[in-house]
Amino acid sequence: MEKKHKQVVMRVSNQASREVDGVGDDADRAGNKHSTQGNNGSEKKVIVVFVLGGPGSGKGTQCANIVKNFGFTHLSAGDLLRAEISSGSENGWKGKEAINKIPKIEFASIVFFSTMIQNMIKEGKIVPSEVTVKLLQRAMKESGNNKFLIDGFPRNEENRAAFEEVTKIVPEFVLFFDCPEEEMERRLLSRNQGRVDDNVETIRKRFKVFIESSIPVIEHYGSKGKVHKVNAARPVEEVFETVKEIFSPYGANVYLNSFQHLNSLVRYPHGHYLDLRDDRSFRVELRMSNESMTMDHAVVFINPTILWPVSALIPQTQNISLAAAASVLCPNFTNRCLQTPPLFVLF
Ligand SMILES: Nc1ncnc2c1ncn2[C@@H]1O[C@H](COP(=O)(O)OP(=O)(O)O)[C@@H](O)[C@H]1O
Ligand SMILES: O=c1ccn([C@@H]2O[C@H](COP(=O)(O)OP(=O)(O)O)[C@@H](O)[C@H]2O)c(=O)[nH]1
Repeated sequence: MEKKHKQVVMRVSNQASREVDGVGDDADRAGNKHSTQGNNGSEKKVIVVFVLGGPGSGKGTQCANIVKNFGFTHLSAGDLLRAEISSGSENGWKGKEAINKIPKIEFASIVFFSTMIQNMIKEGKIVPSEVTVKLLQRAMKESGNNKFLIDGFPRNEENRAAFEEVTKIVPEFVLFFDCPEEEMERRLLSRNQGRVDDNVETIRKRFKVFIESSIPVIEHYGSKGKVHKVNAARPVEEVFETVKEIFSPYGANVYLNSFQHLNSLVRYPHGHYLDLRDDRSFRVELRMSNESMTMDHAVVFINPTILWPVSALIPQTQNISLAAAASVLCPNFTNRCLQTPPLFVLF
């Protein structure tokens, strides 16, 4: 769990903050009133996919794959809550000097909220919507992206109504991972992420809450024809094959065999993959298909005349995927490449 948790915290603190303004878009298929500013000043539709399924059905695992392949930002409501608990306890344990700087009432509420969230998670209970919706809204704003996977939320009807009411966002669809309890229990007991709720007693409570409170949410969206049910009781790769088909209309990445192909993509931009800033510059995201590469999430400014230093850093045999999305700055790279003004910007 630690790993997932840290990822979310990094996203929140490092990514460029661009407002997700509530500007209307009546033509929006999902009826969303939200949009976000594109690089060329154009409004982009906000796409939200709710990823639901019982505890241990593989939501987080599949979301990580979707992020890599389709440029969505993954927001796990559970991870955001756990991050909130640890930021609360950090505030609480930084020592007297730090405590004194926080106004008393604020300090009491920080401690109160983190303790309350922690207790609810330990009991497998659903945290009040005001807390979760606020955390999700903040993370969406800070991500700078317009495509979100909201994992493990909404967990009940109250969550669902509050999210739609506060954000005015209606999900594009719901991805529902269907898995038998015995399989989910087996997975959770070997998840090994040190979570306070991955013990038999709490797991059983979470199953009960899922059936009583979360299934009605899935049924609600099912009645609107918005649910994609996926058999999650299969190996990760097989599940992802099904997931890929569902996401294919939402910006499948282009896989290139060699960096040279980037030139032709830049000259003949495809709407999904290259985001036109003006007649000279483009913004795209570059990700290595190999997870271990440090280039993942690097922001790179490239002038075609200095393309070679960048291509030299990318093994020609690697597949490279492109998707329009925001990412995290990689200062060494930018300093080096910015010696010449960028003709286009490669994320
Ligand atoms: N299809 C699968 N088959 C076997 N194990 C899986 C599968 N998907 C995920 N897991 C494992 O099960 C555990 C729970 O998965 P996770 O993605 O954290 O579930 P969730 O986010 O739904 O609680 C993790 O240890 C993960 O590695
Ligand atoms: O929207 C949410 C998401 C999570 N939780 C709490 O966080 C726990 C863990 O949720 P997560 O989605 O991280 O894990 P899962 O149970 O799906 O593996 C839940 O049991 C709830 O107590 C919550 O209250 N509201």
